Amino acid sequence: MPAAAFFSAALPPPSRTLSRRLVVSRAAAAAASASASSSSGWQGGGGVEFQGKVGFLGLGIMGAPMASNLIKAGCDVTVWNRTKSKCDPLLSLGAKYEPTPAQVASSCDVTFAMLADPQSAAEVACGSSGAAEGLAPGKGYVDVSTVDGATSKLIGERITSTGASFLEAPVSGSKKPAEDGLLIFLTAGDESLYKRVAPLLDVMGKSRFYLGDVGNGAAMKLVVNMVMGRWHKIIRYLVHFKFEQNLWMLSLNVLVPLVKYCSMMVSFSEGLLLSEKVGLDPNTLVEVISQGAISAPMFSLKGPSMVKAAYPPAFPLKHQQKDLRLALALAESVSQSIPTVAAANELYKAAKSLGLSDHDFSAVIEALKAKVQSQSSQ
Ligand SMILES: NC(=O)C1=CN([C@@H]2O[C@H](COP(=O)(O)OP(=O)(O)OC[C@H]3O[C@@H](n4cnc5c(N)ncnc54)[C@H](OP(=O)(O)O)[C@@H]3O)[C@@H](O)[C@H]2O)C=CC1
Ligand SMILES: O=CCCC(=O)O
Repeated sequence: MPAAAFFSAALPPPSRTLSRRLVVSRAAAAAASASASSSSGWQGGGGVEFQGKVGFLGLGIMGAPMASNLIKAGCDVTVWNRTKSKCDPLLSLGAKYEPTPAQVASSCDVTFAMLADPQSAAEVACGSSGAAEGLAPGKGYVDVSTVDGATSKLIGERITSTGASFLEAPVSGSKKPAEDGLLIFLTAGDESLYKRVAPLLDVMGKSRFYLGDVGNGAAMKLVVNMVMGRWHKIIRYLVHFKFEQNLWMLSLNVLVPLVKYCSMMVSFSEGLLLSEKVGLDPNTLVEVISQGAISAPMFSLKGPSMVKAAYPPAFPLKHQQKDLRLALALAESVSQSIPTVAAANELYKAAKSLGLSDHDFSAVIEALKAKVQSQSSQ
């Protein structure tokens, strides 16, 4: 398989639901709304253009600051949380309270949910006294929790069975971006609801992506977190390594950048391939990652050409693999196990055996593609 054809041909035809993706940054949204007539809707005290009352279910680490930002922007917010005491700080900011998700949904025009996991998201949306019981045509439900696509579709089906609209909108960004209103929304589902709640998303976040059918937002979030999860693991390992071996200078100057870049590239490659395989646009993944906590110049620099399977040499793959080999020997000399690096090294070796030694080290993605192909032909 010629490398250049892989992203478009080697994998099974993905569902191309993302061709209508829409990306909006808060700066762009602000510019658009400044130039547009401001007569089209109610403006909250902070200038938020949204017609209606907003519900918020789930006031944990993420939900509380998100709801708080909506209140501070002047929105009329009603909250609910399983542990009621977590509502108190929001009530003192001016929020109203309802005792069940159903009552919140019934008293509000649009309800957001930020729950822990698939089980709690489904329970709060679809369970007894859940939001669905209070929904009706004209209302909207926006689930910003991180769940799998199947759960999101189940929730969406239950919500839309009431005549209400559904949007999944998991977020990239953690506690601080939530507090600062700098989250990244990965939305999918009802596009008119997306447009309706856009002013609210712009209060809570710095950018929003509309990715098509329900399931695509969940998938994008999981791929981003998969790349991030590996990256965090590598950082944890490096910190441990430096302390354990007292190799501060050596590891700081040589090993850390080396291991960092080779391992980043491998987890990034895995993310690009997985995104394509589940029907997402890998270019969107590059864009989302470049805005989030693991943003790094390398991803935005190499990502677009990797998607095109082009690897003009900047740092030749053979040198990267040689350095990994030397780093493994260094670790061995102090009896230190470096399993993530050993695994990455195997991939770079496989890429060399594919004749990619003189290509850029980002060509390591070709070794992953070869693995995917050999697995799918078994
Ligand atoms: N923290 C982070 O950095 C990020 C988290 N996320 C995602 O956001 C979501 C929320 O995360 P976060 O705020 O950190 O988590 P928290 O654990 O702080 O909050 C979880 C929320 O879910 C509620 N909850 C849990 N189980 C149930 C249940 N069975 N019924 C009703 N409510 C329930 C909790 O209620 P109670 O207070 O009663 O326990 C709480 O409101 C998760 O899906 C997470 O993956 C996304 C991006 C970043
Ligand atoms: O889901 C958690 C993601 C954390 C982040 O995006 O920084």
